[in-house]
Amino acid sequence: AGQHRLWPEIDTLVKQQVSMARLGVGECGAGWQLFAEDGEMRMYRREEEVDGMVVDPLKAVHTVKGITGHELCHYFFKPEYRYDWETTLENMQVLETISDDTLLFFQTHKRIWPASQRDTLFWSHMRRLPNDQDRDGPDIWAVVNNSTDLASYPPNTGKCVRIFLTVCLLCQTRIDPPKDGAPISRDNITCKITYCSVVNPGGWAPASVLRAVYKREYPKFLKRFTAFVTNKTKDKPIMF
Ligand SMILES: CCCCCc1ccc(-c2ccc(S(=O)(=O)CCO)cc2)cc1/C=C\c1ccccn1
Repeated sequence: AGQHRLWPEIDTLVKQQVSMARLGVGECGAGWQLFAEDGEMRMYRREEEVDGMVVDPLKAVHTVKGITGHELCHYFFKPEYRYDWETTLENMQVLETISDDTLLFFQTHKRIWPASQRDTLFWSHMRRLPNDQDRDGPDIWAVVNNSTDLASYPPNTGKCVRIFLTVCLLCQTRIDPPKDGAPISRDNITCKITYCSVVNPGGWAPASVLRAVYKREYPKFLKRFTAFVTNKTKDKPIMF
């Protein structure tokens, strides 16, 4: 996988995003405000603007029983499942299969009134990471999505405004083996999820609209996505 033109950028960004995601909310800079809570899910955002546009970084943490980090990243990364959980998706194309763990996506999202419709062009990379803190602890899996350019898909030429995003889904599986030495079942596994995203909406969109969209859509997205994976995996062998 070393030879692809994007490889250096991917490798650098994945390492940077993973180390950021592993920091607790308290550690990675002040100013995180809790804006949504639902059971184990906590969603934080920082209010930031770039050139007068809202680019609020978002950080969500969640704990889900019965699925592994590998499973969560698998269903997040693979294109064939995306329409099942990404409700704001209008169209998705895989423009390039860079390698078996790296894809190039072009997506148009449904228009959110009163802003104009958005599209996004990003590479997506899935990776298992050694758990350097806890040697015999379970591995960590991550998917990083990052906007990129492609000469054949110039931004803002059609009906959509191009958005620019960096997203990191980081998952760590905890296994509590049964006392009686029985084989590990889904009752013995828990997945700790950290989802970080920074979205630059591209063209202008009212700050109030953007913040309302994120406040409404992100909790919905994480709940729907984790419920989808739980349902998809419940009768399947555990993918560690
Ligand atoms: C005026 C509205 C501008 C914002 C529109 C928008 C921007 C970005 C994105 C988005 C969010 C997550 C990803 S991903 O994590 O990579 C998964 C693959 O699809 C990619 C794109 C969506 C949406 C539109 C709605 C919206 C906003 C949050 C959450 C969910 N939907």
